[in-house]
Amino acid sequence: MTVTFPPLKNDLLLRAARGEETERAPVWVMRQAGRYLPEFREVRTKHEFFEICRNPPLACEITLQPIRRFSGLIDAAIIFSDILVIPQAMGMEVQMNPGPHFPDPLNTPSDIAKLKEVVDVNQELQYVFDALTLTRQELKGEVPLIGFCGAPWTLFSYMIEGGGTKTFTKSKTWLFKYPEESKALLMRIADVCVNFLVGQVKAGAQLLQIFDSWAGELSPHDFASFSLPSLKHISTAVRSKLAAENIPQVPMTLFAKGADQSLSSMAQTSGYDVLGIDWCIEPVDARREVGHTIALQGNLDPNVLYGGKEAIEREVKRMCESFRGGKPPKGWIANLGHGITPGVDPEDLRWFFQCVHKYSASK
Ligand SMILES: Cc1c2[nH]c(c1CCC(=O)O)Cc1[nH]c(c(CCC(=O)O)c1C)Cc1[nH]c(c(CCC(=O)O)c1C)Cc1[nH]c(c(C)c1CCC(=O)O)C2
Repeated sequence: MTVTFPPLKNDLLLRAARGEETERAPVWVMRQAGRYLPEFREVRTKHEFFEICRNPPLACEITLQPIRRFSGLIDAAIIFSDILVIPQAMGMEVQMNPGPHFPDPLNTPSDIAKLKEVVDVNQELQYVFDALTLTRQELKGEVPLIGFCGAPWTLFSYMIEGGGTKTFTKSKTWLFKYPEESKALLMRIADVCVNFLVGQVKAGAQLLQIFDSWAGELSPHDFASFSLPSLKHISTAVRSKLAAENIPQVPMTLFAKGADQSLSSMAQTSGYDVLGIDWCIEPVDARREVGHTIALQGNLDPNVLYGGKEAIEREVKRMCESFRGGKPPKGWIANLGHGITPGVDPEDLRWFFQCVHKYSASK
């Protein structure tokens, strides 16, 4: 049975993702439904993090919080969930206290036997699909809905490190000591990502973003050997599965944080429609690296939001000039270069949106 959804009233994001010129840049921010919002913190006093992820009405409510608060200023919703639902679906326990913690991480390749042999995403992650379908209905076509997942390398490092890390010693030990087992595990994670992403499109996601938050921890050579093949597999397999089931394609965004050195190879070979960039590269340089056949997303340093209204306006103006070069915006989705952080005043984020509207407009 195909579900029908309300018609979309704001397609700026989808047009920019397809590389088209837009009257102004569409804008949203990573982690826009999160702890900087008092209405989010209020829900969190009553519910655990993963409890919210698994409860479609609550996940929907939180997804809509920034859409309501910034109505008319924000051009996309991103479903409230987490990248770590995939390790959970593969059979690992993940706690959030307050950062992610895996009580029983993968120490050596023999631990791979602890993972579920077959992962049925419809069984394990149906709650995400239900949250997407409900949210797409509740959005009433106001803005498109983004689905997402973590990239294999980023998930692999969490599953092995057992949580956050500054050194990546354990996950890199795997890459260099057990390269073949590592590649096999990365591809196994990628296969779960593929089925999860296809399921998200069927459930109502209108654009998919893959978060490779730890891409920048790898040398360009190791990114090409270990991360990129699994990312390519995801873009290729998602598209072919959607085509095989006669489901319309959706744009796909790859955010490989810190992988600026690999931008041109990602543009040429990754198979994504949009590349996310962080603030460590100037937009004009990123555009030169990737050419004109792919869209870009980014890239204000999230910490600029702590600098007050004057700094925000100045830096947004600079970002817009660097992306546009005096022309109308084309193939550019404005965003931060990483997620918004808990201490930001929501009114400063509103000002960021207003400045993007003002300085990205073609005139
Ligand atoms: C690495 C990563 C994670 N999760 C995610 C990433 C990739 C993006 C990135 O690099 O920031 C992705 C993510 N996590 C969350 C979303 C929701 C959608 C959105 O608004 O962007 C998305 C897209 C909610 C969340 N995920 C988490 C929170 C805060 C937890 C809380 O409510 O206590 C939220 C709102 C928890 C989480 N989840 C994760 C960490 C490291 C943490 C704790 C520290 C932190 O918040 O930065 C793993």
